[in-house]
Amino acid sequence: MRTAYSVETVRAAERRLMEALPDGGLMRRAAAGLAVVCGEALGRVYGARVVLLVGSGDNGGDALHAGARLARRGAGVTAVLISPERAHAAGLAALIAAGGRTADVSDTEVVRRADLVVDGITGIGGRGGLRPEAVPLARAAHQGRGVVVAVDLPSGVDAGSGEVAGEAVRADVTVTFGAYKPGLLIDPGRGYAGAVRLVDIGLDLGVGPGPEKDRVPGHSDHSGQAVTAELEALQYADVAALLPLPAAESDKYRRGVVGVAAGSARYPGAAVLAVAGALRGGAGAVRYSGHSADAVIARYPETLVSGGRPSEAGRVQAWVVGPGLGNGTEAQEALHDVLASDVPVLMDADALHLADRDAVRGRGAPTLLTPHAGEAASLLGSDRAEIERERLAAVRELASRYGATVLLKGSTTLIAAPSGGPVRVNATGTPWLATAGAGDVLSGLAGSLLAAGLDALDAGSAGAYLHGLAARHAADGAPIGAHDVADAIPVAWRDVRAL
Ligand SMILES: NC(=O)C1=CN([C@@H]2O[C@H](COP(=O)(O)OP(=O)(O)OC[C@H]3O[C@@H](n4cnc5c(N)ncnc54)[C@H](O)[C@@H]3O)[C@@H](O)[C@H]2O)[C@@H](O)CC1
Ligand SMILES: [K+]
Repeated sequence: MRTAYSVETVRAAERRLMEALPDGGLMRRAAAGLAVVCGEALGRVYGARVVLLVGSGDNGGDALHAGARLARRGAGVTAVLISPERAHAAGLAALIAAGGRTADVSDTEVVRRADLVVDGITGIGGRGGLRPEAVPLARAAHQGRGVVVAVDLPSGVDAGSGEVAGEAVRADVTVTFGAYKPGLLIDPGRGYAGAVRLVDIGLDLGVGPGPEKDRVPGHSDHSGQAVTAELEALQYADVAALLPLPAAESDKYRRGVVGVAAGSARYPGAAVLAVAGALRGGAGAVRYSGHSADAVIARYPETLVSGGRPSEAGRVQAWVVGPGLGNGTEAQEALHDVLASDVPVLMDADALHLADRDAVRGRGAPTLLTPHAGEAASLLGSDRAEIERERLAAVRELASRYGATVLLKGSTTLIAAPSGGPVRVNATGTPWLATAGAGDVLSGLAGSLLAAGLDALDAGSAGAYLHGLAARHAADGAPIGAHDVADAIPVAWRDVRAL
């Protein structure tokens, strides 16, 4: 499990550690780790041209101290000071003592010519995007020939949310200290960070180093307060541990039956794709209820189909409702039946348009909503661009308003539980996944995991992980259709289990 902590949590841990260390000790640790990564990025430090973009806080201090280390190893180091009078004094003194020099903020040419640009404009203290005087430097770093290494996070990216207001530094590598910050794992910020390297500076966030301990939210820090991660990103081993496996005594009913209420005369394909996902998600059988039974059975003869209402379809352990359902009376009746059931329900697409908030909130069994940004915007009464900018806040707000687990689809998919706690982030997706019907496959897949017994947060996050990985396997650099994603789910499953 990869975890990210809020800026407040990181700052509190830094304060505790700083009290135990000599003055400036923590920054020296950070700078030493940063210099090592810079050296690796350069290959040969001696004779390299290094430019530091230095803001007015400790982020600039890290850059200056690392620059001093590189200068002592023979690099030619130039610091572009954005506010010379407010530059970190000890860091600047160390750089000058090591033979470094300074340049004016207008000198974009020196940035363009550098072999390595170190972005120390702002870190976790940055607010409101890059200031105008820093924008030409960020552009020059991007257009220039050198490798761009961001200190702690790319300047212009909001550490807590990943929001980018205006422009931000585009890094090849980000060296982050002590803990991942949410903005490094959530788009759009994630897209600016490049490869993220975590440098251990000895921060104690109140959680143990092992993945098992990381899993348990609400550990105590030394002040006795609970420390909860903001974000969790499942890794291969975490997903492998969640995947339901049949035991010797399993029969199809014990493995779980997933019901799919989807499709309509107009959109039979959505039903076929949801069933395609459901068949590969770990449930022992798929029951289909709706008006696309012929299309479903033609493609997947193993499906148990019925043309009546979901309440007449027979027992299931979870329902998937919505893809291609339409919005007529029959769609409303199907949704009503499913929501009235006492099993977990995954709602997607048309079910989200038809959803009545009180009906969802009033359910006794868990509900998982799977909107994309546009659907999330209509559920929240905001606009799509706002959701895209503030994905973390949006997914939390939706989960709390609907009393449901919410999976917000996107290039980084986020999954939030109604009870709060860490939000799961999934980054296995690929731009090739932006194809019609891919969401229908995900709804079937995650619904099948629900039927197999995973809770809504695990079903959503393991489903998103497998779905993204399946798309990568299927695409392999070429366009794909949603049915290709469904067909590749077993490959992703084997990949996760390292079979
Ligand atoms: N606190 C610590 O002990 C440690 C902090 N470290 C570094 O310190 C950073 C945090 O330092 P600070 O709290 O000084 O904050 P930052 O250096 O991130 O930025 C704050 C400074 O930038 C200015 N600023 C804010 N928004 C800006 C914007 N949009 N454009 C330009 N300037 C802006 C502020 O006026 C302030 O002077 C971390 O990200 C990390 O790099 C590391 O050295 C590790 C140890
Ligand atoms: K930075």
